[in-house]
Order: sequence, then C-alpha cells, then structure tokens
Amino acid sequence: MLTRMMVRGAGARRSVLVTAAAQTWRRRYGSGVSDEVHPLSEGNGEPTPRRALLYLPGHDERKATKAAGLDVDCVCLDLEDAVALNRKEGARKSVVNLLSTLDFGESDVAVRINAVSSGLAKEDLKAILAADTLPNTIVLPKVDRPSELEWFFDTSDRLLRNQPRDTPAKIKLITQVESGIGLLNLQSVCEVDRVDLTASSFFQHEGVILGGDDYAASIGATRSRSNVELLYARQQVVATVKAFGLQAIDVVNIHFTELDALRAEAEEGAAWGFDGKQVIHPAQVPVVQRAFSPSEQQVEWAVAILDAFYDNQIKGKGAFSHDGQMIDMPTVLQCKNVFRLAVAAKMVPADRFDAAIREMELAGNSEGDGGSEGDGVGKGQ
Ligand SMILES: CC(=O)SCCNC(=O)CCNC(=O)[C@H](O)C(C)(C)COP(=O)(O)OP(=O)(O)OC[C@H]1O[C@@H](n2cnc3c(N)ncnc32)[C@H](O)[C@@H]1OP(=O)(O)O
Ligand SMILES: CC(=O)C(=O)O
Ligand SMILES: [Mg+2]
Repeated sequence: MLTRMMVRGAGARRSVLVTAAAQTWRRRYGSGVSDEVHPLSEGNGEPTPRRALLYLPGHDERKATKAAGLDVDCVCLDLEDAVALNRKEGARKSVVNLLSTLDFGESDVAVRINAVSSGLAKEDLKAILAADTLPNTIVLPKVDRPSELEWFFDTSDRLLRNQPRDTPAKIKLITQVESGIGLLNLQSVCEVDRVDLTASSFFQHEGVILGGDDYAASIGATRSRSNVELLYARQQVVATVKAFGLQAIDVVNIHFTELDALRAEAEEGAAWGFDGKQVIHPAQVPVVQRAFSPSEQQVEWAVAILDAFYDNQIKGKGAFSHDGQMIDMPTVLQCKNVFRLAVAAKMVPADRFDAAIREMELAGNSEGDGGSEGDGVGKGQ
C-alpha cells in the first residue's frame, strides 16, 4: 500500500509516495529514522532518471553553482579523480557546504567518494554522512570485489546509525566498474544487492557506471575515438547490470567540444540498453539527455496505452484490446518506462496519471480486493 507523506529535499517541501517496504524498514529502525529524505530517494525500487550524470570537482564552487542552474538529471560532486590528492580534505568540506547551500532543483544530487582500495573512503563517508543535507546518491568508484561493497554497507550504515540526528529513508548507491577484475566480478557485486544486507541498509544499490577510462588503463588499452577497446566491456556491463534490474550508465567522452561524435556515441549507448551517460561539461548535457529521451511517437503510444490501462483496470479488465493489440502488464510496464523517461525529459507532466491512479485505487478499495497493492501499477508516477 502506498502512503503519501511530506519530506524535505534541496530546500523544497513536497509530497512523495512511500512504499510499504520503506515503512517496514522504518519500523525496524524505529524513532531514529525520520521522514527527512530528498524527494528523489523514495526507496520504492523505481530508479531515478540519470540520462546525463554531470561530474564536477567537489571543491569547484563556480562549477557547482553553474551545475545547479542546469537542467540535468544528475549532478555528481566528485571527491575522486577530479580532486588532487593534496586537496581531498578541502573538497570534503566544500561538498558538505555545497549540499546545504545550493539548490539543485530537480536534479539528483550525487557525491562520488574515493575508492575503498584508496584508503580515503572512510574519511569521505565520515564527512558526507555527517552533513546537514545528505546527497540523494553516493557513487562508489573502482569496485573490484563484492567485499568492497560489503565494506561500504557496513561502514556507512554504522556511521549513519551513530549520527545524533535523524537519518534518511534510503540513499541510492551507484557503483563503478573500472577494471578487468571488476568486470569479472561484476555479477558477484550485483548479487550483494540480492542478499539480506541491503534489505536492512540505509542504501539501495540502484545502478552501475562503466568507468571506461580507468577500465582501458587497467587492461593496457589506450582510449580511441571509436571506443572499439571498450566494445566488450560496454556490452558485458549492460547485459549483466540489466540482468539484476539495475541502471546502466555508459562511458564518459572527454572530447567535450566534439558534440556530433558525442551524439552518435550517446545514441549508440541508448540503443544498446544503457539508461544514461557520464558527462564532464555543461555543453554535453542537452546532447546526451536528448539521446536518452524517448521520441514523440513513443510517448504518444505509451500515454494512450496507460490511459486505456487505467480505464480497463477500473472496469476490472487486466488484459484488453487496443489498436488491434493485446495489452496487459508487460506492455504497461514498458509504457511506464517510456513515461518515466518522458517526465524526465519534461515531455509530459509528472502527475499526468495521478487522477486515474486515484480513481483506480478507489475502485479497487470499494471491492475490498486490495486495489493496486503489489501490482506495481501506482508506483513512480
Ligand atoms: C574519467 C573521469 O573520472 S570523469 C570525472 C572527473 N572529471 C571531472 O569531474 C571534470 C569535470 N569537468 C571539468 O572540470 C571541466 O569541464 C574541464 C576542466 C574539462 C574544462 O573546464 P573549463 O576550461 O572551465 O571549461 P569551459 O571554459 O569550457 O567552461 C565553460 C563554463 O562551464 C563551466 N563548467 C565547465 N565544466 C563544468 C562542469 N563539469 N560542471 C559545471 N560547470 C562546468 C565553467 O565553469 C564555465 O563557466 P563560467 O563561464 O561561468 O566560468
Ligand atoms: C568516469 C570514470 O571514472 C572513468 O572513465 O574512469
Ligand atoms: Mg574512473
């Protein structure tokens, strides 16, 4: 059953849907768990759209201010490779300050910490998880083995539980695969999400980024314009990650003035099944977000089917005929994927189906049959 509640995020108060799973989790941790979460961190299994994930050095306030004014799905404040070793402490302080002082609007706000193997990750987590405003998402780079992810869950959950203030419902976690050994172990890393660990964690593993530049270095390749040296890794990553229902984010293109090549690369990634792409410059954002957005025709198709679906649910029909096609839940779920992307692309309003969902829930409740609970229909819209 979905419950509406008020939460705070990035300076704005608004209402979000919180799932039964989140409520169970909240009961488990009792009064130490507050409703203070960013609206994007619903913990309901619906991935946050990240068509473009824009990195910037965590100590660069000018770039952070610029990023806050952009229409970008995800802003990632970097503590890792964009920050020199002798600037790590300053960057942590700067990121903590930026999280509370800048309004990133609708963007998912992520922080990339340093790798577990670097020995710097614990200091990063201590600083970031003690911040007054927490990020929606943490990016954990260079995950080579499942034990690193287990270390992350143990350490960050302990740090959050020991905070004097209330802690949030769920923070999203994106891992990066960036080496040959990481690629070999990717399945085991994704499986960490399937064990009890994450059910009781403050974190939800939501996606995997292919760090193509580090991966190339790790296998002794040199990056080329054609990306041929990444062909195997890109296809392997998207297939494995999707097998676990996680979000797959494609490689960065460091030639930030070459926007035609970027467009072709992003369209290729989208066609292969990636959900988004890492970017490093504001000029790359609209090109990449366009490539990972649905077409007008796809959106029209999805909206028409969802309209028909809610009508038919009210009439008690799970399968129905529409334009000569049989429609039931698998097609509806595909339409919901398109709808979410269309919302992210501002092609349709996010509340487009709210009234229909309410009507469907009322119709379900009046029959006393549990309404939409458990069918995933009312989620994420
Ligand atoms: C392989 C990896 O690990 S990738 C992740 C780590 N790397 C990074 O985070 C690097 C992110 N990108 C950058 O730092 C920069 O884009 C650079 C260094 C590549 C180029 O920076 P600049 O020389 O400043 O670029 P340029 O002059 O074209 O910038 C134009 C404007 O965009 C801003 N800008 C540039 N990059 C970014 C960014 N990533 N985020 C937000 N704003 C940015 C600049 O501040 C500038 O704004 P201004 O006109 O208000 O001063
Ligand atoms: C983006 C990144 O971390 C890499 O390509 O290595
Ligand atoms: Mg890297």
